[in-house]
Amino acid sequence: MQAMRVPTTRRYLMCPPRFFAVDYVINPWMDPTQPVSADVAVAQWTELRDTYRRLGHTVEEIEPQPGLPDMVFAANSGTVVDGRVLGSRFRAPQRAAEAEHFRRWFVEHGYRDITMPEKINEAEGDFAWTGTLLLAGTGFRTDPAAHAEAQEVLGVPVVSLQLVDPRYYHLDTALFVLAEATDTTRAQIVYYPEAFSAGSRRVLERVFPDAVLATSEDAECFGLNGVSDGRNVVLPVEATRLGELLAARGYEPVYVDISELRKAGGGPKCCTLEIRKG
Ligand SMILES: CN(C)C(=N)NCCC[C@H](N)C(=O)O
Repeated sequence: MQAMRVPTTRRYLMCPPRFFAVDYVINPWMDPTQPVSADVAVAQWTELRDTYRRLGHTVEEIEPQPGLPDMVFAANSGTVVDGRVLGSRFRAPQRAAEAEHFRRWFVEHGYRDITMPEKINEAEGDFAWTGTLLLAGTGFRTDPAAHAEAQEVLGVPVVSLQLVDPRYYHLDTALFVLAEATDTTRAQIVYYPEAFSAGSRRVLERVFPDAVLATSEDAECFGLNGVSDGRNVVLPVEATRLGELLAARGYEPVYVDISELRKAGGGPKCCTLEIRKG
């Protein structure tokens, strides 16, 4: 019999892409010669925000800043577990200033336990919370030493995973958590195995023997950049194969068009920083 999937309400922080552009190249998806529209990006982002609200989630907004075209990708600017905030430190100088804007937002909104990392740390781009473990990607952006730093700051066990395909340069392009659980073995995840080293694949198979395995078709349309509340799974509109697979497991796919944001190498999850208050 199909498991009953139970959603839990979430709190997200998002940044409207009013200054969105593709002016530089820091991942293989970015091509500054292609036309990009900030208006289209704002319309798609607004639909994503409203989708979360329709699903009953709280969305807070941070003010975008001129000269920071990637600031829409809020997931790269903080990892929050039990109300503890670990900020970010970007690898690319073009994004470095985003970290301070987000730090200030947390201060101004009453968060007292905020740590800015010493190591390169692109936050939820490379960190995924399962309810008991912090899965942590490295290989392209986040420094492996940031994994130990996150464990120390957040006080949660970290499992390091090695990414090997430059198209899937952040963990959140290759894996996401479908359902958190307080029992490690019960958390549900979906991932694209080819994005990981052989050793990391063995780790994932061992810890998550029931994981949903995605294909290259799912990964190429940023299907692994989904956002799940335990039942509703927000996916790019092209990710129908993955959506059907998840529906057969009792999840509810909810599709959004993020094609404009994909030109900068981002999808729904990249736009969505989850605030876990604890
Ligand atoms: C889904 N991903 C990878 C994210 N978590 N963030 C998108 C960042 C895009 C930005 N141009 C960059 O390359 O940093």
